[in-house]
Amino acid sequence: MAAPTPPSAGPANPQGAPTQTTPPAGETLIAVRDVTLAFGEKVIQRNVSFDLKRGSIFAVMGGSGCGKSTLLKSMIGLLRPTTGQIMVEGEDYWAQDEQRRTELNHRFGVLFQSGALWSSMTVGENVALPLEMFTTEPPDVIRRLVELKLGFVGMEQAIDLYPSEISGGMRKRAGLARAIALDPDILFFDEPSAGLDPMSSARLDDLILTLRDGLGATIVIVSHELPSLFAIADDGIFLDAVTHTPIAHGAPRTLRETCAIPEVTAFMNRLSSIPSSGPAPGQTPGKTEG
Ligand SMILES: Nc1ncnc2c1ncn2[C@@H]1O[C@H](COP(=O)(O)OP(=O)(O)OP(=O)(O)O)[C@@H](O)[C@H]1O
Repeated sequence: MAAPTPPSAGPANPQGAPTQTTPPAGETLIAVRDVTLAFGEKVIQRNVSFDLKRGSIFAVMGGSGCGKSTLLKSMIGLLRPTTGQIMVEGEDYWAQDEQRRTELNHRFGVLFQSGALWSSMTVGENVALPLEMFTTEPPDVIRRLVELKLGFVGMEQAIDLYPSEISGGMRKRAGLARAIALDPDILFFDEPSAGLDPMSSARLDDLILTLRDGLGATIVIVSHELPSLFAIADDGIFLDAVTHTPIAHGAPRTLRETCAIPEVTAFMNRLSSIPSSGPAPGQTPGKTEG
């Protein structure tokens, strides 16, 4: 687990260097380096740098509209950063040609908020789709793999049902089965718990932990679900919508307990407004400029 923020690393500074707790030890799988994300003239985030360590569960946090999904898109090949690099095991993702990027994409599994299943296809057909598109396995092997993936998420009984015939939580789990169809080693989750009841949400947390602990996946998760983040994430970054920069870096539970930046304190403790002063437990006061 990450160590507490040192007292000297209080507020975000004008240069945009975030408060940083010690990240988990281990090998860097993806290095995000000084990335700026913009739509035309509109800068969403700049100076985004962090290391995604192999085997970690990394949370992308921040208020609505700060750019969490945009950052995720830049990491999965859907949005080219305006500047900066996203290095996948030392390889500059966005400097590669399309063919190489497609190869790298096969290492990524993505679960979008809704599950993003094709409504005209059964659950089984949805999970089979990436296997049919990107492997040469015969139909009987694909069927077996689909059963295995659905079994992993506890959905084997829904293989012949359509998305409209299953609940939101089941659609998420089916989406997860599809995301892991090609055995990716890096999984990206965009608001996986949104709309789920607390038990379904906890069950999804367990699945995410199993993917990490049992299958060795590395996981990036965009979420507002604080109980989930405190339970499963061991590193993360907090994006600020005002300064358009990351203002804190560390495990969500560590940031909750030790971060003195008012915006982060408010978010992590579900406060209705940003505290004007006062330190977080064990910290000197910090003030975020912006
Ligand atoms: N294609 C686009 N063109 C222009 N602006 C965009 C585009 N996509 C997103 N944005 C803007 O980028 C900003 C960040 O959006 P994003 O969806 O990444 O935020 P978020 O932190 O994921 O928000 P939320 O928590 O509400 O889902 C928003 O102001 C949004 O309007």
